[in-house]
Amino acid sequence: MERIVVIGANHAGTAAINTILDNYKDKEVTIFDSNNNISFLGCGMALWIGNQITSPDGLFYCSKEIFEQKGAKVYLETIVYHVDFEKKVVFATGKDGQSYQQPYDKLIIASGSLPISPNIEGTDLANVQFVKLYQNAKEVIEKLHQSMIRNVVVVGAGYIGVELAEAFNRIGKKVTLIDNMSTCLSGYYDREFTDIMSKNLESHGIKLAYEETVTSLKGNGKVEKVVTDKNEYAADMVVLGIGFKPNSQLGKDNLKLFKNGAYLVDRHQQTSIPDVYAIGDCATVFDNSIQATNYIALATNAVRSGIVAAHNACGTPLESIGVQGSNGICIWNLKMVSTGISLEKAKKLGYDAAAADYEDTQKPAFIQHDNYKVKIRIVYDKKTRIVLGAQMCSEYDISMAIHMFSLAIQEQVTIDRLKLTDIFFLPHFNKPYNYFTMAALQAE
Ligand SMILES: Cc1cc2nc3c(=O)[nH]c(=O)nc-3n(C[C@H](O)[C@H](O)[C@H](O)COP(=O)(O)OP(=O)(O)OC[C@H]3O[C@@H](n4cnc5c(N)ncnc54)[C@H](O)[C@@H]3O)c2cc1C
Ligand SMILES: NC(=O)C1=CN([C@@H]2O[C@H](COP(=O)(O)OP(=O)(O)OC[C@H]3O[C@@H](n4cnc5c(N)ncnc54)[C@H](O)[C@@H]3O)[C@@H](O)[C@H]2O)C=CC1
Repeated sequence: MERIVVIGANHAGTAAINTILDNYKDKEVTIFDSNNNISFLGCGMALWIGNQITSPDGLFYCSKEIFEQKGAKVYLETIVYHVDFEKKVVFATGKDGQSYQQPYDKLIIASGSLPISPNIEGTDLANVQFVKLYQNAKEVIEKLHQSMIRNVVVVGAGYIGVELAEAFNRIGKKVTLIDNMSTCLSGYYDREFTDIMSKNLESHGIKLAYEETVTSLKGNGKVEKVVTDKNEYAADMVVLGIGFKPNSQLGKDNLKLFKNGAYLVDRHQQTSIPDVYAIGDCATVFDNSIQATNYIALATNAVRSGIVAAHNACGTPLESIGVQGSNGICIWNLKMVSTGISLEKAKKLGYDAAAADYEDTQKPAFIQHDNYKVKIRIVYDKKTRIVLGAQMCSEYDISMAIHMFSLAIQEQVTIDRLKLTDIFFLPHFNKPYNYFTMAALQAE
């Protein structure tokens, strides 16, 4: 029986494992994960901290028992500390001291990512929190319940930072949100959009401290103050959300790496060594918006890459179709979604890019309920006319609309083709001159 070993059983690993166990009954699957739980949806963390859900129970969608019922051998709280890529053996140690030497025919590495820790004084003080694992969220919540935490400083105004700033504000904390860039969510949207999010955050009482670099965290055992190059902020808790780095410790000396240290994989998720696959946050993706290899840490990418690797490892050739980094966020009622690259990013990358913008209400004026303003931007390459990105925001749930642009980027559609794309009309939903069409028609 062919032996497949999977290292890491969170989103990427779980997708790969389920694909193998559900479709290929003739494989012997062995799973190692250093954590005591699997498939925790980090996206639920802010909802849990902000009391928008009452319990974390629904934030898990798989378990050791499910894998075991399907026939896998599962070792949780067991860390893989070495892989012999020549002899094809995985070495692991359990929390109970048990050692394992597991040979494999095919290896799938799904070791994920680690939160980036800033290289500053004070990160070891109590109440300085990372927010990645279920245990991290639990610890934050326990601390919020137990002690007098009034001032929370969130460092990093990316997706984690903005979501958590809302969550802490919802439970009555005084929140300061710091980023070294001049706006929030700068990796995903242009300023015209991020300004709307900043206004939203400020209108709920969150203090924004952009273009400030944290130089140290001060305190006496517990954190008390965040010092930046411009200011000081009182802090009973500090949350660090300044991005992820790939966790490629196990293969860094043997497998080819991307510039940020992620395992470099091909369209089959295969690494530079045959029979070794890497998936999810520890691996690269093919980014259709820039037509190049990239690193985009998202659960959606993790799941798809897991499915691709599983089929290839089991002998069914399957190529990844690439990704666009499609993403979304909802802060109070403000929904923002984007795919591909922003205009600013496109210009930085050297594209002769332009934006086609439009603003309208979702539905005709005679519809007086649930009829919100929508803002849309389509970014395109002026030379090739190909769509490079799209951004939308509204209080209306426009989230599903971004998928059309995701597909457009995947298929390298030009902005001119979008001008005449068939878009249905019904006043309950939209307008006959739909804002997609109208935005595309603005293209130079
Ligand atoms: C707060 C938060 C909110 C998020 N919200 C969203 C969202 O809304 N949408 C979205 O798409 N993405 C979101 N993400 C990102 C998403 O969670 C990650 O992209 C996703 O977890 C990647 O999955 P993964 O399985 O590749 O890696 P990971 O989740 O990092 O899992 C890696 C696994 O490998 C195990 N492991 C690592 N090394 C070893 C070893 N040596 N031995 C044994 N086991 C090992 C770890 O224990 C872990 O279980 C969010 C992340 C956070 C933190
Ligand atoms: N809604 C969603 O889809 C969510 C997705 N995620 C994903 O999880 C991953 C990690 O999320 P984040 O940590 O929020 O990363 P991120 O990349 O979204 O944001 C990091 C932020 O930190 C800032 N930053 C970097 N270094 C800094 C420093 N030294 N001081 C101050 N600010 C600094 C950056 O300017 C950026 O705004 C991302 O890939 C993200 O897309 C996370 C939460 C929700």
